[in-house]
Amino acid sequence: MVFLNVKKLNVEYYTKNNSVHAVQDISFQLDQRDTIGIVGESGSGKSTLAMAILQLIPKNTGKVTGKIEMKSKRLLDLTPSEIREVRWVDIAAVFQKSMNALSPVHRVGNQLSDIYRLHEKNIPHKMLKQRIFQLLDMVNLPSHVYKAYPHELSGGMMQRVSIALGLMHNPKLLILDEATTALDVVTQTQILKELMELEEKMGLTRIMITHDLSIVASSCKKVAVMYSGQIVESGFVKDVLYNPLHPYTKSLIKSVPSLKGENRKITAIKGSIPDLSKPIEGCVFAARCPYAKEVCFQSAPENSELENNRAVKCHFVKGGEFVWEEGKQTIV
Ligand SMILES: Nc1ncnc2c1ncn2[C@@H]1O[C@H](COP(=O)(O)OP(=O)(O)OP(=O)(O)O)[C@@H](O)[C@H]1O
Repeated sequence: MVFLNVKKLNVEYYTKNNSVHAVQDISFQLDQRDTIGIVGESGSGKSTLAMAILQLIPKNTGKVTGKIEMKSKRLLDLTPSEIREVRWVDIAAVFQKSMNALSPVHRVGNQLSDIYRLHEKNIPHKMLKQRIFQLLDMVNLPSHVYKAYPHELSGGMMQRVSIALGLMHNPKLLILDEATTALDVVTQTQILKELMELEEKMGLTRIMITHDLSIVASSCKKVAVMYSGQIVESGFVKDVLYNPLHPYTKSLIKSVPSLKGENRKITAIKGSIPDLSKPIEGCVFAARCPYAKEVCFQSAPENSELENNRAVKCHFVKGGEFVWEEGKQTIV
């Protein structure tokens, strides 16, 4: 059964003189316990997508249209108080700066308790204390963290506190937006490993927003590659990241050290993301694409659905292959 169904989602931010179309016609589905990485360059709309799912885009900042369904709940139709109920309890998020959200002058345990009470006011003090210790233990933090002040903890410990906060009310969906980016690789790997173990136990579904392909390769089952507000390629990690079809996915992979560990040249993607306040006629990646032909500037490609839940938005992807130039040519 489909757990999360995002259909034709659009987000437009209002700016002084025009609007920025940050998320354009995005559709994807997740089953329960799925893990999906949303990757793409800065400005591709990853965080906007997360904010839209969390209903965190204020009405005076932008317009969100389309459908976001979680089980039978239509999230975009909920009232503000219903949305507050959904957040933390159904969907929780951990952001890169979550670790800065705690007050520096109050002990960690007291702050976690106060936040817990926002959703479960009447929990007896003793039970609440037990729950906070249990949460600290779940994210591998020692019990003395309860009495510590935020400045006494390392970055990794603080990010573990943020994850504990996210898991507080046993959410079904956890969204991590660059949540481990600021940490060193060793701490990051440890936290991801622990998170995957917790997911297994709790039956969690995870959306991982990151610009780091190696995080997705090591911790997600599925991936969606975003460019200029659109998902240009999506599918299982083993297909998309190890056998990319879209030229943008290929360029993105070539711009980072090899995921397979082999020695190869790293190539930066020339040019920059287009101005999202102006409509784009053809393919969003055409201006930077090394394979672009006239058709790419004239019409937007269809989203071709391939085998294995894979979809690619490129004029040259036909029948599961990248076919370019005369005859049949596959460029990997
Ligand atoms: N509040 C806002 N008002 C206007 N435009 C915005 C607002 N927030 C984001 N944008 C624009 O929307 C587009 C997508 O931004 P978003 O932050 O979602 O991208 P991102 O892929 O998450 O980037 P990053 O990795 O840098 O966080 C960008 O062009 C950005 O400038």
